[in-house]
Amino acid sequence: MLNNQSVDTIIHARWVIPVIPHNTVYENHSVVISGHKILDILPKDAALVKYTAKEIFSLDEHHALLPGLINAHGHSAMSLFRGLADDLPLMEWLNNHIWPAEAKWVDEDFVADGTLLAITEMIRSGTTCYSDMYFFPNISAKVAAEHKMRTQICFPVIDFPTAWAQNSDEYIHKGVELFDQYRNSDYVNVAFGPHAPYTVSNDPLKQVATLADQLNAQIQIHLHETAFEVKESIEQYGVTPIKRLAELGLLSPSLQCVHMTQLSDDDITLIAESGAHVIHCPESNLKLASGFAPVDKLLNAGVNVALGTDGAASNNDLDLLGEMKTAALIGKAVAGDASAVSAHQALEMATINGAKSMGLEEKIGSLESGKLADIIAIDLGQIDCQPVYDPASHIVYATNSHQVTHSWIGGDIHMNNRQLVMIDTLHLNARVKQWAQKIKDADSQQASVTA
Ligand SMILES: CSC[C@H]1O[C@@H](n2cnc3c(O)ncnc32)[C@H](O)[C@@H]1O
Ligand SMILES: [Zn+2]
Repeated sequence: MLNNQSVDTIIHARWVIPVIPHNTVYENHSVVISGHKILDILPKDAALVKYTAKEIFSLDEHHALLPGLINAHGHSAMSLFRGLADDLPLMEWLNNHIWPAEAKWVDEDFVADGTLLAITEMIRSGTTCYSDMYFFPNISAKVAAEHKMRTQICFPVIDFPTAWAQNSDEYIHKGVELFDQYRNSDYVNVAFGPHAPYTVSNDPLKQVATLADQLNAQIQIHLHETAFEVKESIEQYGVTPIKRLAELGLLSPSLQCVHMTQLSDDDITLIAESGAHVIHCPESNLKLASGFAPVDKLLNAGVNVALGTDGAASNNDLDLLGEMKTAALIGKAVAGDASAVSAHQALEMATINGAKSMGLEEKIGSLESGKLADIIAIDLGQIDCQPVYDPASHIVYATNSHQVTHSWIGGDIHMNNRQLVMIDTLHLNARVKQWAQKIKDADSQQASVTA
């Protein structure tokens, strides 16, 4: 038909899972992209009549389209430490392995290469927006922006000196500078990242609360990760970590509480009333034997629960599809109820709830006209996931990351039929191998000195 509207991209798909409206699946629909945004979602027949596109993707036999996944907690550059120290509890892992390794290796180059390695893995497994908390956040922000990857960069605040900053004043000062630098960025949102209640003392925590409020910035913190953390806080401060944060003025809808195992009913009420968000990282919690977040209770209390992988050194991958399945399965086991944490709830945790936790729900987290075109396609045509009665259930329970075929961020294609468009993976792989060799050689030298 003549006079139809010209747009940039049309994706025809067998199924479209928009996440909002809840529990909805459209069959044989098309998503229309104009500029950076979704212009329309409509039946394929109508799309063919109404629009002409510069580029058309025909995924209408056996692909599902859904909003790009949002990884609400991680430490990207730690991908270079994947598998360095496994099968240990949190404090032994941190004190005896990870913090010494970070003191030795973490510099600008390490963060640049590790961050790109993480971004590569995330794109290949369907993530289009991720949260990062690490040293040299100026470098991780730059790498993400250069590769047009959407990110929340939580700049670190911690009481001990590192190669990035000497003391909490310097961590905060450098972080606020970064916040200013990316104030108008399309891709990078800068947030405060006080590490944990056991590594940040009261004064810097109060400063974080005041400044984040003034700047209208988000705050992310590891919280109630283990029983040991809660016990130590009661001994030292007379209250649980979450109550201490409440007393210091941090508990608000801007707070993202990562982990949240060991919660009493009082703690849950406190979180729900404050509007703070919980970032659930089930695989890291399982691997470090940290404990179980009561996800079903939190959701029933009205708390927004998003999903994160944590770093690749404690997971050991950044695969949010797998994390959804783990969250759904463990959520049922913890609640003792097979209906707890349904497939659709897990999908919401990995999409719209992640967007809400970052204050980005007007922009991303669902496929809706007017939102940014952050979209992924998953191939459900393979024999090992037949038959398909409910594609949402399949995506959570019966797919793996290799079935993610396409990815768009702000309308730009990042992965086309599993080919990465923005990243030179051959060059990256060579850099990663060099890091691994250096780290391994230093480890074996150390071992021979100790022997
Ligand atoms: C201040 S930068 C981030 C800091 O956090 C460390 N880290 C990684 N995973 C965890 C975790 O599960 N709990 C607490 N701290 C963690 C990381 O190694 C960096 O030092
Ligand atoms: Zn973490």
